Amino acid sequence: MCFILHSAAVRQGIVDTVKRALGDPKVKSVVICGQNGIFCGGADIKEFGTNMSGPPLVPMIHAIEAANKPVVAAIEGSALGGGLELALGCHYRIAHSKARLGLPEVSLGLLPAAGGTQRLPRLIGVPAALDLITTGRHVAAAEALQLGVVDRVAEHSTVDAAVKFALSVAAKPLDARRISTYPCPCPSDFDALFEGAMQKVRQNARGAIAPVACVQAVRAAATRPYLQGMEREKELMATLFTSGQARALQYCFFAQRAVSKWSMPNGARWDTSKPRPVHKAAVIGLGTMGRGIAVALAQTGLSVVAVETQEKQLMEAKQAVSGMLERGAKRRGLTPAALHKISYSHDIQAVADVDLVIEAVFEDMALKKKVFQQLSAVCKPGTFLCTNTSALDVDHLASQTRNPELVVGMHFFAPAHVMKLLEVVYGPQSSPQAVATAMQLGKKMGKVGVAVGNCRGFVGNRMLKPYIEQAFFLLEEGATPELVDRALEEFGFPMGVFRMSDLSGLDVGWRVRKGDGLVESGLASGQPTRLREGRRYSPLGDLLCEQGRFGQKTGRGWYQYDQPGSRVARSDPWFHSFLEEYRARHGLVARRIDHQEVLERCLYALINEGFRILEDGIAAGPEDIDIIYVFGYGWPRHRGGPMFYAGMVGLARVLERLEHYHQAHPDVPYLQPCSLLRRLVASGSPPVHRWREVIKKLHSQL
Ligand SMILES: CC/C=C/CC(=O)SCCNC(=O)CCNC(=O)[C@H](O)C(C)(C)COP(=O)(O)OP(=O)(O)OC[C@H]1O[C@@H](n2cnc3c(N)ncnc32)[C@H](O)[C@@H]1OP(=O)(O)O
Repeated sequence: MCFILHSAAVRQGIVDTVKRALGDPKVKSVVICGQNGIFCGGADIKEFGTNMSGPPLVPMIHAIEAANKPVVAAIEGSALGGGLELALGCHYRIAHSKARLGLPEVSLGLLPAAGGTQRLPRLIGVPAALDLITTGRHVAAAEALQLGVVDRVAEHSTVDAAVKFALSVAAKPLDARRISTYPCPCPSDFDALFEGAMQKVRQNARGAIAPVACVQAVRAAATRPYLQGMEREKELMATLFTSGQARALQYCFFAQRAVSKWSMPNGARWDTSKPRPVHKAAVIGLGTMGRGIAVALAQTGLSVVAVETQEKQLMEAKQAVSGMLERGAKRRGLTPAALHKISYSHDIQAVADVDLVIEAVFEDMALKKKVFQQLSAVCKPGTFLCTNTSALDVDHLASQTRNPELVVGMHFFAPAHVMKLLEVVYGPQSSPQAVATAMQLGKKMGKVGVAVGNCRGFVGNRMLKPYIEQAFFLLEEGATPELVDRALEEFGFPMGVFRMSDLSGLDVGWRVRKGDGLVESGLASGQPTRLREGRRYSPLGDLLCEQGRFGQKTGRGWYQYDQPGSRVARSDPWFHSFLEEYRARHGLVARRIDHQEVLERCLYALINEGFRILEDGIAAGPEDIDIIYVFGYGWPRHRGGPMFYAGMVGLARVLERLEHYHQAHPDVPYLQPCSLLRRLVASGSPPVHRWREVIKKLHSQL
């Protein structure tokens, strides 16, 4: 019997075939396997929102477990979610050594509700089951064997091994093989265990409800008889199944896959653009970003040339990169083979024969221009030239080279060997092959690549600007960094805007604002103005920087720290009196600001810019923006990303609140609702997956 995902037809197939096999006296035992080397990836997620037809999973698994002939699961490829629950209903499990098993329902906002929360703890004990169910992590066959999830691991044909095994156990009694009849092994420190698990889950979940429900369900397995535990599992699942969080998480699952199917406004697409193989790559500039990129490249198995012109920096970088590779290999239980993949040089000529270069020098246009001119002269014909700029004009850099079609942005996020997001930035001259190659390389590096157009800040940083601006204005109007951060952290961000600013360094934005001519000199002594070119401007960040308050690295920023480099932010009385004086100097009267206003002002301003980005064609669709925010900016996944969230709040509501705030702050253009948002509301606020139609119509009319 073979199946991929258990849709209605597949479930019906299993029920019918197992029934036939059990009723046939010639059949002594049964082996369940999958098709095309995959046991089962679980339920079809697309079925969830629909009227689910076909036989339900729970009675089907019960019937298999109750069978009077041995049923063996032959697990190849994946046994995930309902697929693993089905295998747990079988009397024996044999997995191929390359198979992966797991209960990833929690990542879809659900719990394993086909008996997974009740059988797994009975089989492998409460602590291990809690780990697998609350994290949703997939385990390799070797770990599954060690945990006791599977009985055997096969190196060659799993089906052959399972058939042989099934015949060998045909006459054996099955009572001891039905997991639902096992007592749940109860640890002596039962209460402490569950309290600890709940605390850990609440801390990591940032407001997600599914992990909490998973702990509650496993607790039921440990405290109630099987059938009562199943009732509890069902009850908890009922709450999760229709929740907005489950919708958001399932949207993220598909959005993550949708962004790999990129398209450009000129019609170039992922499926018609062939990437060129990259065997050897180079990184130019070994500061923090360059080092992380070199590590990520080497870990893919590529040969890497790492160039840093300053001798001292080169020596330091060499040590740091080796350390990162060694630690990475140790964590994965491997030898650091990638160490030998990197060669270092202080001479840019060393990149002459590479297939692709990633420039990661200091964020300065003049410097980057010079590097691109050099690269264009030094590299062999056809080498792709990529820049890791976070905001600078990729087209302008391309224009410095002989072949602008080979230039794209590859915007990594710090630390580059850890963070999953990669913005691949194309300009009007970038060739589809350059985009395809950068996207493919990103995938090889384990990144989630999103192809975006070229504009100041691209997608992520462009949307961050109005968000940060609102946070500054809120301080002027009466809020504190603590209040703003608390509201955003309760929403689900790992860090609020001010704690994040202290971590990344206030000087970063200061340098950008200076470059844009926004910072007035001698602020501390004079009366800084709060308008730039007719727009409201807050000089608060500039004032702190003038005093050397750059955040964690100087021990002072929006908060205070025990010492420079320390990470624990403490409220700073100095800042509070500074803020009061500032308000008094500007005749600003502090008013009470609540969490709702913080969220509406910061998030709707960010979302509004997201609509502008869609209108400008910088992002192909809302999924691209959402994946950028979930993977690069800490947007809570269970809220689906900013554009999905706007849909959940209701586009009409977002529009109404933006109109309200723009009326109150007419000198803040970011609060002026963008025309795409108005148009979507006028078209009846279609669901997020239908926005592209409205955007396409808008573009065709321009
Ligand atoms: C009420 C009953 C509840 C039951 C509980 C469950 O079973 S919930 C579902 C639990 N299962 C999962 O969460 C598995 C999700 N899938 C994966 O982890 C991976 O897709 C995979 C199975 C490991 C395969 O990975 P691979 O990298 O090889 O492929 P893709 O991820 O790119 O997927 C290929 C296409 O298949 C689509 N898809 C995958 N899984 C599902 C699914 N469970 N339901 C619906 N569709 C699924 C995926 O979207 C890809 O589609 P494209 O159109 O090609 O983009």
